[in-house]
Amino acid sequence: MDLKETNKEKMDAIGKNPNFLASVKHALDGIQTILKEEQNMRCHALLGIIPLLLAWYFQCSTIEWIIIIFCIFLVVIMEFLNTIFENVVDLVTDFEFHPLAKKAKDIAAGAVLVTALFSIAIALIIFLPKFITFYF
Ligand SMILES: Nc1ncnc2c1ncn2[C@@H]1O[C@H](COP(=O)(O)OP(=O)(O)OP(=O)(O)O)[C@@H](O)[C@H]1O
Repeated sequence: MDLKETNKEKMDAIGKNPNFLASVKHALDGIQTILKEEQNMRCHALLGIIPLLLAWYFQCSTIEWIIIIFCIFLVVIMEFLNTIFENVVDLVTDFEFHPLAKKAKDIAAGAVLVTALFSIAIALIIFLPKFITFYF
């Protein structure tokens, strides 16, 4: 039996999504898992509410709303990618220490941090002038 046939047999054993609805269900399971298992994701999701409330309070323009929502999604998506990397690294290393595993995880975490700092900078650009005009 060649490698291709062996791989096909393994894939058959895992099974493929029979239809679109099954794919959506698995995607929703993924979202549920990350919210349940990743404290950072819950933290980002909660913090994301603050700029939305501020945007509502200061009656932001449509373009400002779009930029704010885009920044929130960017951080959330980076957290998804970070979690994927962490899981794949744990799968490959089987939780054994490896300098490359540390490098990969630290870089993935760095990507989340850079995105979060970028979003904070955008929030300051949008909200700081509004705060100043509103309160002073
Ligand atoms: N297999 C490994 N080999 C070497 N270092 C590792 C390994 N796994 C994790 N580390 C180090 O430990 C840190 C914490 O790893 P862990 O998997 O707990 O991430 P985490 O705390 O869930 O990260 P995050 O806060 O980004 O969600 C990593 O950032 C990395 O520096």
